[in-house]
Amino acid sequence: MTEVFESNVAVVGAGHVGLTTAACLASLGHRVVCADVDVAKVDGLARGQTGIREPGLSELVADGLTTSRLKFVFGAAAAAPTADVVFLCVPTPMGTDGAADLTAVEAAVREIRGLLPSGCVVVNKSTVPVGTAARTAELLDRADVAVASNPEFLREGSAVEDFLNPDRIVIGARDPGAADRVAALYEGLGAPVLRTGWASAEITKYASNAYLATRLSFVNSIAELCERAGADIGDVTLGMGHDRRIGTSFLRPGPGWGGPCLPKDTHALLRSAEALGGEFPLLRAAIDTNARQRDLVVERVREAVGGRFAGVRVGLLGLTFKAGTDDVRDSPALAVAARMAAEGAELVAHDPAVPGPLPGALSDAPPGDRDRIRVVETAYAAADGAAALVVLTEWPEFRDLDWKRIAGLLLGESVIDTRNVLDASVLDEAGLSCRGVGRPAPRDPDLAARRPGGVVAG
Ligand SMILES: NC(=O)C1=CN([C@@H]2O[C@H](COP(=O)(O)OP(=O)(O)OC[C@H]3O[C@@H](n4cnc5c(N)ncnc54)[C@H](O)[C@@H]3O)[C@@H](O)[C@H]2O)C=CC1
Ligand SMILES: O=C(O)[C@H]1O[C@H](OP(=O)(O)OP(=O)(O)OC[C@H]2O[C@@H](n3ccc(=O)[nH]c3=O)[C@H](O)[C@@H]2O)[C@H](O)[C@@H](O)[C@@H]1O
Repeated sequence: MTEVFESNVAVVGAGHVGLTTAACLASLGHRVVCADVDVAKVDGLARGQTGIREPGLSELVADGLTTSRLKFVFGAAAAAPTADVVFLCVPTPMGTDGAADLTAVEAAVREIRGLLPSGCVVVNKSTVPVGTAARTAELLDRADVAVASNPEFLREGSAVEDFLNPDRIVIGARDPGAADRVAALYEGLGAPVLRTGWASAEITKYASNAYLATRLSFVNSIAELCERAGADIGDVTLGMGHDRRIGTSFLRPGPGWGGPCLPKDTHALLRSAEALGGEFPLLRAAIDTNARQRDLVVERVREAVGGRFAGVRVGLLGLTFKAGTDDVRDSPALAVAARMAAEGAELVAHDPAVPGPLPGALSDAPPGDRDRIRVVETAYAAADGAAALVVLTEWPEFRDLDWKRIAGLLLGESVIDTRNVLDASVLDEAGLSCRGVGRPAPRDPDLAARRPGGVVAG
């Protein structure tokens, strides 16, 4: 790493992105004040409690507090007056019409506009639709304060690693001096810095997430075709991934993509396209394919439990939207669970990152069915007395469970592995029938010939 020119940075919002940004910039040598409106969160952070599961984050926060390079304050107004650069990292959830709801961004801008020192740069790091940098400049109404767009591409579960080793840093600005000041913050990382206009930076973020989502819907459709044709998606994606133009990442089929960002960002991009007088039928198809993928999982479970869910106990392994995080926001697992609960299934779920009850977790289910899920401490308790067991998140530890013990606990013999994380031959030996995704059905004549290690990196 090269020598870093120290700046005074304010970060507004201490969530996944804001806290990671604040802790990592402090670790790079900057003086960072991180603000949030959640008093309990600010108090906890000031004592070094991050409240989220991100490898390396607690350590960076602890270091920042010890060196006094990192401080936590209540409210953006307390962070703004001393800042050279202000990062806005507040939520941009999906509004009722599918567009991004910019209430938090606009509230933060209104709160700080009169307090910012002359020469400061306000940076949108939240994922915001094209046109938001222009709107931010209009709201600020300060000729002496610049606006930049610097979207964030980190993933949950590897936020610190991704922030400190980015594939690229995109900085959209009108004023080259402002772009320089933002770029200087990252100098220690040695990552490529791409300078663009406001609109290009904003679209780059949505285009990246929408491309990833579309790629997954494509893979899930190929997986369905593989099942119908008796092919193996692991072999197919391995063959595709060896083409360097395609690459091996982000080709794992599953129960549909989810999480706090891909679903909201795909809808928001669709709305942006429409608001600008265009259309985006490919993206619409990717979103529809994703809803269908969740339905396909429900149908597979229905088939395994004899055609109806009413009064039937189903065990679930995994509730988070992917492995490596404790985040259940817009989790495909919960979407699938809500559909089954709405038809009267009794759900017993285990997730290594979800220790206790999840009030409101099945908000997609009708009000009377939202309590039809019980979270238990072990996979064995989830399997106990269940007609079928469904793996919905790819936690690697599920592979090493005692499958003979599970066979003794389950009422039926069906295990549905929507993530292809289990070893079907181990389950077969335990007397269980393991149904993966995009693979030949169990006991298919092709089974013996399948999977010479054909799993690609995710
Ligand atoms: N979670 C992720 O992996 C990624 C998220 N993003 C984007 O970053 C933005 C933030 O997302 P997350 O960090 O996940 O959200 P989050 O929900 O984890 O955290 C947002 C934080 O902002 C605080 N907040 C809200 N209004 C505020 C205000 N006026 N002043 C100060 N604090 C305020 C909230 O209390 C909360 O702590 C979103 O636009 C999201 O799309 C971008 C890349 C990755
Ligand atoms: O804007 C954001 O918030 C972030 O959204 C995603 O990151 P994240 O939501 O953490 O999750 P991903 O790792 O992208 O996974 C998203 C969903 O796709 C699924 N997935 C992912 C990869 C794969 O091969 N197969 C698959 O089904 C995951 O299980 C999960 O449900 C992007 O990968 C980040 O680059 C981006 O910054």
